[in-house]
Amino acid sequence: NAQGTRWNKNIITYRYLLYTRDLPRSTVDFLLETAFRVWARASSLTFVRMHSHNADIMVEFVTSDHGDLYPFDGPRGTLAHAFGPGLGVGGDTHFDDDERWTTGKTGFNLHVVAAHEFGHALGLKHSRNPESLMYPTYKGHSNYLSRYNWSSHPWLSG
Ligand SMILES: COc1ccc(S(=O)(=O)[C@H](CC(=O)O)C(F)F)cc1
Ligand SMILES: [Zn+2]
Ligand SMILES: [Zn+2]
Repeated sequence: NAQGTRWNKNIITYRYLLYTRDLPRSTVDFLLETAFRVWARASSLTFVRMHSHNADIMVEFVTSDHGDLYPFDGPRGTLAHAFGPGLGVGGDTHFDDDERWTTGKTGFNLHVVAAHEFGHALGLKHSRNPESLMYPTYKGHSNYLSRYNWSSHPWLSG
């Protein structure tokens, strides 16, 4: 249940501005696209990728002070943040590139964190249900990580 602000349209655009060096671009694209797909399946939303101009959800990997009022904090601690729906910075999603972004169970799993952040970008707040993608803490997602069939993507079991 989306609380607070919501997008007032069903087609949401997104654009990748800055990538991490931790993973190949194609892997980052796959992990982020599948994170968007989680929400597309759970809603009537359609996500359209842009390669130029301004998109609703601008995605970037940045460190420390990166131009908004919420500087990142180096390794661990805050992993990422996303602004709720709205114009301008609304929907924008930032990942802390001082984290080690991975595809599997080591480091921080980019798919799980992205799915959580995109939930915030859609206006969702945290859930107290440990089964929920919107559960507040990363380690609370260990069951999601263990349940996810990483072997179905052999190259994803990094
Ligand atoms: C499972 O996905 C996440 C869990 C925890 C975080 S976080 O530890 O970076 C959290 C930010 C958030 O809840 O999105 C913290 F308050 F900064 C990000 C993604
Ligand atoms: Zn930011
Ligand atoms: Zn959160």
